[in-house]
Amino acid sequence: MPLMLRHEVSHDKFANNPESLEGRLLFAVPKKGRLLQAALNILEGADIQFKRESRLDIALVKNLPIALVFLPAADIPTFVGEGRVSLGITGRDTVAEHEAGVEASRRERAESGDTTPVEDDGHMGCEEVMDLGFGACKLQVQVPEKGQYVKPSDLIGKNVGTSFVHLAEQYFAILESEAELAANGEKTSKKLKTKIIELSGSVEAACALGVADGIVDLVESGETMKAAGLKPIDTVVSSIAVLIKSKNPSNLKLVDLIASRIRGVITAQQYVLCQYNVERTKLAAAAKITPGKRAPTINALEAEGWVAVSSMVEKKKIATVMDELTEVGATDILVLNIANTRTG
Ligand SMILES: Nc1ncnc2c1ncn2[C@@H]1O[C@H](COP(=O)(O)OP(=O)(O)OP(=O)(O)O)[C@@H](O)[C@H]1O
Ligand SMILES: O=P(O)(O)OC[C@H]1O[C@H](OP(=O)(O)OP(=O)(O)O)[C@H](O)[C@@H]1O
Repeated sequence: MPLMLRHEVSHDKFANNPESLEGRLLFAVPKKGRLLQAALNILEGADIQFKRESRLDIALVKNLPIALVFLPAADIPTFVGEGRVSLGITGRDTVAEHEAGVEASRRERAESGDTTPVEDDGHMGCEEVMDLGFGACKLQVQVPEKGQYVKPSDLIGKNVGTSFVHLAEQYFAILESEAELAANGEKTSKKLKTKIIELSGSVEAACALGVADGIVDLVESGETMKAAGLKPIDTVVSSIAVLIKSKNPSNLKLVDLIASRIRGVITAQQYVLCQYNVERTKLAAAAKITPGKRAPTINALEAEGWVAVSSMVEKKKIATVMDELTEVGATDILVLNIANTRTG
């Protein structure tokens, strides 16, 4: 059965020709927001060629049997977790939120006496394939800087605003259970005392406007929370963009091929190639500084007693590495960008 998306049904060429998706692996990409551009860069680096027509949520890939599906980042774990889409790029936070939601509804079902097997809710689950090295942020508990709340347990029984309701519920359930255990030696109440208020955006405004006593929201630079007069008191989840796959992808070989290409692009983005000359007597010290991914490549130089070394170095460490190489006597140090890689 071909996947039917909103735009597809209403007014595009796939509505007349849904077979065009047949045999294609579906790959979900954030349709907007902070992860979109970096995700597109990765697809380009992996030579996944497509043309996204305006208002279309699906783009056929020209050079591989893949169709890209553009979806809100927060919905991608649902599509992948239910196996509707084989691969996806999204934030680890959205995966954690989705999994927490599945867990909560399974628990509710079990508590209501429903004995149907848990997996009968259609959620097979998503597997994280790799971290993509962008979109780093933290889901944090934030409270007014000059308020009465200083630690997370101060918010028990209070109002907490968030877009991540399931993670927030899970977080406060653990906090409440720990507090009860500490006070009574046992956990007595099942119901969450803390009121989790679902907000879809601008969560940082909730405290100032009296809707919430604290919030659970994403933080990157911290500028938004600072400007809103809030301070972090705990981290619920640390997030980064990830490639996820369904437990039952439509074409495992193609999934592995795409994962391998993407891994190559990520490595190329994170590493540079460092080349230098060094006297053989100082090679051991220099090689310690640039051990490479497996080992440095060493070539003899025409100059007696000298060798040329080339080695992959993490981009963020290159300045320090160059300083240290100079200190041990390396010369002619060159640093080259890597266009793409396929490493072990
Ligand atoms: N300030 C941030 N810095 C870095 N990454 C972020 C930040 N905010 C969000 N993200 C990451 O990007 C993902 C998508 O967030 P983004 O706000 O771009 O989504 P969106 O689809 O535009 O949703 P919304 O319309 O709710 O803002 C988040 O789940 C998180 O992983
Ligand atoms: O720590 P910072 O770098 O300041 O980033 C944090 C802000 O970014 C996100 O919001 P976004 O801009 O996506 O808008 P939203 O509040 O409407 O979700 C998040 O919800 C914070 O508000």
